[in-house]
Amino acid sequence: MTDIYENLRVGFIGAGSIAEAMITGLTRGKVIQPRNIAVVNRSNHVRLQELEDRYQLSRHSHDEQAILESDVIVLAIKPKFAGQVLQDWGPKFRKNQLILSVIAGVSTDQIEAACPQKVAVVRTMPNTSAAVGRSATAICSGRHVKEHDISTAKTILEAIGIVIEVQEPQMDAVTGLAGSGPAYFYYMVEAMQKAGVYVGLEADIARQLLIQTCIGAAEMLLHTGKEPSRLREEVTSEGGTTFAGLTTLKKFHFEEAICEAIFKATERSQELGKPASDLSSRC
Ligand SMILES: NC(=O)C1=CN([C@@H]2O[C@H](COP(=O)(O)OP(=O)(O)OC[C@H]3O[C@@H](n4cnc5c(N)ncnc54)[C@H](OP(=O)(O)O)[C@@H]3O)[C@@H](O)[C@H]2O)C=CC1
Ligand SMILES: O=C(O)[C@@H]1CCC=N1
Repeated sequence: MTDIYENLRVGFIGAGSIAEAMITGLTRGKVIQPRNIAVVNRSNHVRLQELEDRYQLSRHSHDEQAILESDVIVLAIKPKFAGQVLQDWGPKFRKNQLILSVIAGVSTDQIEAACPQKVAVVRTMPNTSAAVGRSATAICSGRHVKEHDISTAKTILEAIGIVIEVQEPQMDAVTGLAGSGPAYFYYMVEAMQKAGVYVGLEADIARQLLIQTCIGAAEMLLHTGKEPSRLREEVTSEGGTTFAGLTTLKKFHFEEAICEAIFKATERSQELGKPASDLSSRC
């Protein structure tokens, strides 16, 4: 671990929200030395300066050379830029580098195809709870990945939450479920907060109650080991308030709506990964 902290160099191509969440986890958790972190973006120099100041990165952290000398290169750009970035950078990646991609939908095959050298590619799907060290991250391996690459990938990603290994065909489902997942919860909380106001609470009080309700429910799931259905039943008295609320959710096809949302998000992730020849046509 000390060896990794002192010596491992990590370069980010893309300086957006996921890159920053990872830099936060790596520096706060003392996994990687700030001086060993490099980060570049397309054009937003103010953003790079902000990251340099906030995380005490080196003044050379935004040089192309600093990225190319990194042991691990994190691809943290939107899918629509993947084609261009891989075309520009892929030929420069070296055989002993680990490429860690967080790009939704883009497969290890597609990344490998853009790299003439046999680079190790680990595809990952974190979520934005990475910013508070609570990401649910899945990873899968490309064809040149060795055990030590997986171990390095896990060390980096465990700085931002839990890491689960899956097979690559499952990555789109992971994206639809857990990558996008926080947004579904926020949407639910938005709706509940509005409802709280509608039934007579001040927005601020509704918000406080809801945040604690979410934390409490998540902790119950984590610590009791009980199925969510059992925990739901424990809240629900026959003919009581919860029963009235849940019956209404059923009437409005709550379960079908959630299932369809995750299905559509998964399908979208599959679309983002096609066609292999034209990565630049994505949104
Ligand atoms: N946000 C999320 O919840 C999650 C996102 N992801 C995936 O992570 C990836 C990044 O998402 P996110 O951080 O939200 O995106 P952001 O839009 O916040 O950041 C994208 C970054 O990519 C940079 N960029 C664009 N083009 C280039 C280029 N040619 N060379 C170098 N850098 C470039 C941008 O630079 P500039 O500002 O200068 O244009 C920007 O810094 C996406 O593929 C997404 O699918 C995965 C899991 C969760
Ligand atoms: O919405 C998106 O495409 C990205 C991938 C998962 C979360 N955000």
